[in-house]
Amino acid sequence: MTSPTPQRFDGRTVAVTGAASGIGRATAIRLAAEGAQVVLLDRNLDGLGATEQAVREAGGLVRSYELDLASEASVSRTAQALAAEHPHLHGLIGCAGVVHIDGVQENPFLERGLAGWDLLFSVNVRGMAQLVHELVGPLVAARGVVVTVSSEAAYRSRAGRWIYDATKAALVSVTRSMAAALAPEGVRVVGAAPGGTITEMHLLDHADPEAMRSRMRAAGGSNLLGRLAEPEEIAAAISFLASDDASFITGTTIAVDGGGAGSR
Ligand SMILES: NC(=O)C1=CN([C@@H]2O[C@H](COP(=O)(O)OP(=O)(O)OC[C@H]3O[C@@H](n4cnc5c(N)ncnc54)[C@H](O)[C@@H]3O)[C@@H](O)[C@H]2O)C=CC1
Ligand SMILES: O=C(O)c1cccc(O)c1O
Repeated sequence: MTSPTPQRFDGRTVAVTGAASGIGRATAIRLAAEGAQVVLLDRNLDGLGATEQAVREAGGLVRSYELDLASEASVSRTAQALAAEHPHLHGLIGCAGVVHIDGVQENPFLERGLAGWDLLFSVNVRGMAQLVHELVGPLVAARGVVVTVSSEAAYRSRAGRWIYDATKAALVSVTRSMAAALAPEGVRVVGAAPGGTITEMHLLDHADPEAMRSRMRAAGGSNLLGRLAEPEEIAAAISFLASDDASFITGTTIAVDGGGAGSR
C-alpha cells in the first residue's frame, strides 16, 4: 500500500496505550504509516493482536505489552520492560480511557454516588501520570514527546458522567504540569481533546455494534460540523502533536471536536 502521509517518525519508537481499540488502534496504524516503530500497550490482549496485524499491514514494526493502568504494579512492570528494550523512547501516547462504570455510561451522582471514582481516576489520570514518571529516562534520552487524550468532556459537566468529566478536566491540568516539569529536559507534553468519536467506547452496551455504528454515523453530532468523528481523524491530530511539526506546542490541550465544547 502506498501512503500519502509524510514519514515524520522514521527511526523513532512510539508507545500507544489503549492500542487495542478505537482511537488508540487508529493512532498506532497512523504512526506506523508515518514510519514509526510502534509499541502497543493495553489490557485487552485479543484487541492488541488485531491491532498488531493491522500495523504490520501498514508496513510498521510492532511490539505489544500487557498493561493495566488501574494497577500500579502492572504500570511499573510494563514501564521497566519497555525502558529496558527501548532506552530511547520518542513518544508516549495515552489513548487508554474508560467511561463505563459497572457496564453503563450514565452514572448520576444522586443515584450512584461515588461508584467508579477510583477506577476512572486510576485509569484515566493516575495510571498515565505514573507511566510518564516511570518512562522519564527513555523520553529524556530521546528528547521525546507525551500526548495525553482528554475530551471535550473536560469543559462541560453532564449529570450522568460527572466522574468521567472530572477525570478529563484533571488530565488537562496534569498535562500542563508535566509539560512544565519536563520542558527543561527537552520533552514536550501536549493534549488532544476529542469530541464524540465513533468507537467501541460507545458500542459496548449495544447488542449489535455494527447497526449502532451506522446509526451514530447517521445521527451526527452536536458540534459545528454536525457529525461525529472517525477515529482516524483524531489519530491524524495526535500524530501531528507527536511530530516535530508541533515543535513549539507544549502544555496545552488542543480541541479536536468539530467546533464542539472545547472550541467555543
Ligand atoms: N470515543 C469518544 O467519543 C471519545 C473518546 N475520548 C477518549 O479517547 C480515548 C480513547 O477512547 P476510544 O478509542 O473511544 O475508547 P475504546 O473503548 O475504543 O478504547 C479504549 C482502550 O483503552 C483500554 N483500556 C481501558 N482500561 C484500561 C486499563 N485499565 N489499562 C489499559 N488499557 C485500558 C481498552 O482496553 C481499550 O482498548 C479515551 O481516553 C477516551 O476517554 C475522548 C473524547 C471522545
Ligand atoms: O461526547 C461524547 O458523547 C463522549 C462520549 C464518550 C466519551 C467522551 O469523551 C465524550 O466526549
